[in-house]
Amino acid sequence: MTVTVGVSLKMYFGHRQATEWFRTVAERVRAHAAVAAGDVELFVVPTYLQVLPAVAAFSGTPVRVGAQDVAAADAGAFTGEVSAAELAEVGVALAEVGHAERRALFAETDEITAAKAAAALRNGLTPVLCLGEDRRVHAEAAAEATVAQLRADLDGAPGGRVVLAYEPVWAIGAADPAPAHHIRTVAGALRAALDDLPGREGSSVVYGGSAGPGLLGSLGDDVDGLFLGRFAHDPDDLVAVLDEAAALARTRRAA
Ligand SMILES: O=C[C@H](O)COP(=O)(O)O
Repeated sequence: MTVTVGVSLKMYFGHRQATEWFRTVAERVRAHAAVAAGDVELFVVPTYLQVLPAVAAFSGTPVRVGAQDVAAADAGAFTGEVSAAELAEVGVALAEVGHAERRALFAETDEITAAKAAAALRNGLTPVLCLGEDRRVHAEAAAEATVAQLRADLDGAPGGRVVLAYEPVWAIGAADPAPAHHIRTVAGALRAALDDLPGREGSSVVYGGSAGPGLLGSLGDDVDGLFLGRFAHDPDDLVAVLDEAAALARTRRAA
């Protein structure tokens, strides 16, 4: 199975810096055999205003561009919102929903997240559904809470592939990721729950939360990839993760 690597730029970069990062990453990715062969899938999630330059910079590469949010409605009087239909029209392929920052800072509930995931799917976008426990608890309790969140956040959504990003809130913006055993336990439970849901064939479970080079190799078969934040700001670090993803894809193919 393809190993997935995603990068959210959140609101860290200004326009010029983001455009320069797209140019550098596009150049590095064109020379990356595993990305070119489709063994490793890369997606990039910039701010809304950076979406069009990202689509232009990655055109002709397999890199897909996502949005950091999406409206629950498809059209109408919703000042400040951007619809999934318009995102799809300009070449966006994925929409992030339910990120911990949206939930905590913008009061987005599971109900709102489910409406946004549904909007993405009905317009042909792949939701990158972010899930994770708020406080550090033992892995089994985290798995239980996160699986409940998964069921609530896809309630009523049309069928289609989703990327589940397991992001324990306490590991986001931290110095280190969650311990490997913790990630593997929760990701394994999410995978089992996902496999039970109808219409989710081809879906992936990735880990995010202070992820960077050196992590993927310790997670074995329990995750399908990583969702990176700060530790992809340096393109060299991103390429190091892509190399590790390529090694994982090779191991999986050989197994
Ligand atoms: O969307 C990405 C995650 O929230 C991870 O961010 P971080 O790696 O900077 O902690």
